Amino acid sequence: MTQPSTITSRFLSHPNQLGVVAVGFNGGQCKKGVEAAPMALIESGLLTQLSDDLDYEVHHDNTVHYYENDIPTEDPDHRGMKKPRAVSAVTEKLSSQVYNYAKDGKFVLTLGGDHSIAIGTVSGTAKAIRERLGREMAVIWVDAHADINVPETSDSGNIHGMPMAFLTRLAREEKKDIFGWMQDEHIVNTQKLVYIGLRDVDRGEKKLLRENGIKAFSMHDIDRHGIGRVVEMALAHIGSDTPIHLSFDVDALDPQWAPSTGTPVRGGLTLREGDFICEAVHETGNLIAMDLVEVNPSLETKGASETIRAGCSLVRSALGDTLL
Ligand SMILES: NC(=[NH2+])NCCC[C@H](N)C(=O)O
Ligand SMILES: [Mn+2]
Ligand SMILES: [Mn+2]
Repeated sequence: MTQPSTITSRFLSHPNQLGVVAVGFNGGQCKKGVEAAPMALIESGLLTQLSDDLDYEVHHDNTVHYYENDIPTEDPDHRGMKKPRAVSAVTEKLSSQVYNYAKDGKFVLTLGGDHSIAIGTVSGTAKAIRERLGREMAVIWVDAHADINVPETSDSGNIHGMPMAFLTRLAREEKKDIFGWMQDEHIVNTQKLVYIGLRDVDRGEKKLLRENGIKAFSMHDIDRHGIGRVVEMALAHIGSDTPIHLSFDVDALDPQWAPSTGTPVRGGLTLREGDFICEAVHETGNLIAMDLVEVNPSLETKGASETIRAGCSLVRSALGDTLL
């Protein structure tokens, strides 16, 4: 029934080739279970759907990466950050995995894992796009949270609440083994970042968003304008000639649709609104990568299969399913 997507991708040399990275990492927050998401998503048939129904050529090493050998045994807190060396080591490795797919002009799909892994995914695509096209890419961050705490503004110390701070250099760390690997080529311009779905933003984060003029559409904006208009405004901010990395935290969805996640917040997107964002971004022809993160099948286990199903739907939508 499903036809392969006819949207041409302006910034991919192989629009039908998909590089998939499965990241079983949970060290950016404190709840176990999020490392099991990639396996659960794959077992529910996601990759088969992408190849059989949507006609993508899926490149995957058939491995969920847990990065056991990269995770240091000694990892004391630093500037209040929990497990800083583990997150740094894993994201450094992930960054080059993502880069290797993106430099060939493949679409990169990363299945997390907690949202700290975006330090790896976004830095990897940003570097590849700079090298391949000499351009800065944009990031659309769909989330209940802004994940832009600097270590000093974070109440939790969980690095999954900080990835955008390191990716924009609002937070910086010189230590080689704590994100010291990040170079200029890995960085995202604050003017090329857009949020959709925010509803639980920390005090310090609000200040950072305001002071840096970062574009953000909250649930309030979606209630006021409707999802169609909000996505239109988000895309207009980015401009039609910019490659897009979509980082989708499943907690952007209302817990009714995605209960199994570490930091659920009520009053979120419906599954249709989430799918619509993904479809509309796909339709631009500018999407070059997507992350799906924070699915935790061991929380609210009665809703786990529902959450996994929602996650699969978001990914399929971003890859051109559900468009006629
Ligand atoms: N990726 C996420 N679910 N992040 C939640 C972050 C929550 C809170 N703002 C913190 O910094 O700890
Ligand atoms: Mn979130
Ligand atoms: Mn997040």
